[in-house]
Amino acid sequence: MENQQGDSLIISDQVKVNGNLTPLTLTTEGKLQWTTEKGQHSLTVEKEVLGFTIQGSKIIIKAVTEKRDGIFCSASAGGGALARKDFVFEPLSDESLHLWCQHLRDYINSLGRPKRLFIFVNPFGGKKSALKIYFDVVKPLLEDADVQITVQETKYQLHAKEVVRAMDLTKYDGIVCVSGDGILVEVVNGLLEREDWNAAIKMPLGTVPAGTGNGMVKSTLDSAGEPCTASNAVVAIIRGHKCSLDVATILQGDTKFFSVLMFAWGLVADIDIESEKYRWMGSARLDFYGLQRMLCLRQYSGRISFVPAPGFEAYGEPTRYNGEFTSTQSSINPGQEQHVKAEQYSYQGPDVDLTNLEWRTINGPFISVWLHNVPWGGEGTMAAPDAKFADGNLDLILIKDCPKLGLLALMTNLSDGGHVKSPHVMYLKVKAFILEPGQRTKDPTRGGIIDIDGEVLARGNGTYKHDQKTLMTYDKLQITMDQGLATLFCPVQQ
Ligand SMILES: Nc1ncnc2c1ncn2[C@@H]1O[C@H](COP(=O)(O)OP(=O)(O)OP(=O)(O)O)[C@@H](O)[C@H]1O
Repeated sequence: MENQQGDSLIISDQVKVNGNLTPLTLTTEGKLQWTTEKGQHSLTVEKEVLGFTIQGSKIIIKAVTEKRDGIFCSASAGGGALARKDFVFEPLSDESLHLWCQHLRDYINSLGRPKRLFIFVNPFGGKKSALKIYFDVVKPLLEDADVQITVQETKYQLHAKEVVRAMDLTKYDGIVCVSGDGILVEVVNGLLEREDWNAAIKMPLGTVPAGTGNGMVKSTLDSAGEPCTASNAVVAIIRGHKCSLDVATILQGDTKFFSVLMFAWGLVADIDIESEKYRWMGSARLDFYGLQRMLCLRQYSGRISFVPAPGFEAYGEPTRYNGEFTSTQSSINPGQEQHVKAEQYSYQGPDVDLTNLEWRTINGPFISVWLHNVPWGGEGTMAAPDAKFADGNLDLILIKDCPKLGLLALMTNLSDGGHVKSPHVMYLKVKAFILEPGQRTKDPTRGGIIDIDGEVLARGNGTYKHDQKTLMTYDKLQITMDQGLATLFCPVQQ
């Protein structure tokens, strides 16, 4: 049997809607269609239906619709913020009710959606609103979709990483972070520090924006033309589409860190980290302190080396590989054996012979060195407009020299990615990267800050909070890429 559009029907029957009889159909394309006095209606199950419940003789379809200027419209077109909406149908017999439930359940089950999610909520991220977002938005949507939830509030820094390292991953179909990018990065590092990292890192990951920096979720939603709202992020997770994500390994001696978002040294790192002293200003702190930094502009001596992606070979001068080899064995004290053994089985970074690649180099001074894995660094910062999730490259945004006014204009273009067109910016893609960070040119007693995914990776002498311990030292480090190693929930199949 077919409907008027020629789609085959799974089930078609008379039901009551608001007490009126109407034919209700479910097609093999997943369209649920009915008519009321207001005209023809339809829901695309894949995009708009989260689940359903039964109340007496009624089926309540739990759906989402787009809310634009306070008006509800179909969510299948895309582009608007999503809101929950129920649709009530009353089949005319128990047999019909039973058949409808069976067909709807079978159709939803065929979509491969996650059924069990582990959720981190960071009550301290951003405006400290993650718990409210969880209870107001995340939980109701996941309950509508009949997803089993296990929730863990993060209690301290690196708590999420600790939990992920020890978690039984067979119990979950995905890990969700109601937080900023910081918790997502902890989760990635936790997965890669496991002995079973190879399988563990395939666990689909999602974020619901609740931090200061929500660059990853902004990047995934924006790639599908969707706004960066908590409800859109949760619905994307419920729909269960996935995409691959490059993972960068930062290596210095025996110390490793895995990054999925960005790496900064110079202007961007200084603004990001030093503006923390103005945290009370909210996100305005970045603009306020950014202006201050541009007026008293710093330049840093140093050197970068990189393997350009195809098409970007003209940047810099040829050089030989001068980086760090991945550590395998180092001297082990007897007491350290257990720890080292576990470390040896964890992910060691991509297996590439860096010595045989065509390296290029650029000498300082530099104003800003910024590497990006995905387009958005935060909800208002399109740092790398050409960045792709899984191309095996990092986008390098480099400023060596620039007049202050030019820099101001350039920073105001960050919201739409226009800054990369400036003649003062070099914008290229690299496959591997080495940073040799130096001192400020006008004050060689002071170094800079190395920022990884919004956290301090290393601090030079005389920098903001330079007495605080950091994972790495302010010295040479290397970055290599593993193409598509991690998996993200994303709004559309990629
Ligand atoms: N209970 C807690 N108390 C203090 N810090 C925490 C807690 N839970 C997690 N953290 C830390 O909070 C940091 C920020 O996490 P999150 O990803 O939510 O937000 P962000 O946008 O990256 O950062 P922020 O909003 O702090 O600028 C992470 O480094 C994490 O380790």
